[in-house]
Amino acid sequence: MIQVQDLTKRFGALTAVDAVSFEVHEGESVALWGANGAGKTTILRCLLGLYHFEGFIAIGGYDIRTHGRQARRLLGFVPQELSFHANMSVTDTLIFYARLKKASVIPDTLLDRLALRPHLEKRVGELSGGLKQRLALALALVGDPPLLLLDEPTANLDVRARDDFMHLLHELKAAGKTLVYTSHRLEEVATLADRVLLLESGRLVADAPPHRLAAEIGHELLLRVYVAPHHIEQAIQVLHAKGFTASMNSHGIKIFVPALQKATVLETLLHANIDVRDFSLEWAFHNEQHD
Ligand SMILES: Nc1ncnc2c1ncn2[C@@H]1O[C@H](COP(=O)(O)OP(=O)(O)OP(=O)(O)O)[C@@H](O)[C@H]1O
Repeated sequence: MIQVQDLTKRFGALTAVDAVSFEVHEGESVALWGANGAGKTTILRCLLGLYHFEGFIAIGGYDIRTHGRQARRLLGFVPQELSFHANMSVTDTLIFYARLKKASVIPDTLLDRLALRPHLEKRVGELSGGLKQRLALALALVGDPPLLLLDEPTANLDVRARDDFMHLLHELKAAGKTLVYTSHRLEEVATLADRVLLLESGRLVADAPPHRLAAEIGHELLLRVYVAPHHIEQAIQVLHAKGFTASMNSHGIKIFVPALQKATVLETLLHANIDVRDFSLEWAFHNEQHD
């Protein structure tokens, strides 16, 4: 479905993507993974045909330089945040996209599945974050393209909306869609991806199924835990008492853990009667350890 050979993208002196090659097969779900600035979004933008680049990209066998229109017809794109006209209604937005993609109808089943029907008359600007992202997914699915590209699609969602959205992606995968997405969240990578492309400073350093990747770099996980404000100090104390390095920053409590000990952290907090409201796991990149 996607062939990328020796893809290089420079911004002036900066090489944002450096001789990256990979393939994505039909029905596969592939996560682009890496620290901030690793080049994930730039790769997606190259696939979308938004940048000039060195190297070769084909989608569905179409070289995107010479057959861009045919290639783009095969894909839908879900951005991190929908930046569509806030004053337009959901219906008008859907109709606009359908015209743009020369698709005649928005299937009723799609509106039902994405639970958008009760919101059709609302203005896009009135929608909650979760609904906006579902609308973004609906727009990407207009014309029923076999390939979806998603850029951090759950980054701005709360836990519930994130779970809902991930559920939809699992359904799309089960229905045979090819998914290529960027995500910072380890659980999204581990549960949805068949393969993970790990990027570091624009270079592809690993291309493996998530379980193998986790084993390879398992000693370097960053766990972020979110508890009620009045529990923060106690949480850090009990974690220190158990020998964990835990610290607080604006993103919650940060704990660097060996992969196999992540459950111990949560159990420790549970035994201390501290409610864990949410947690996330990330690969711990060296440049993130001091933020
Ligand atoms: N339009 C641009 N002009 C100049 N430099 C850019 C541009 N877009 C990206 N970059 C740089 O290219 C590098 C890769 O950026 P990119 O957005 O692809 O990273 P990323 O892995 O998607 O990171 P993030 O998770 O923060 O979105 C970064 O150093 C970034 O500053």
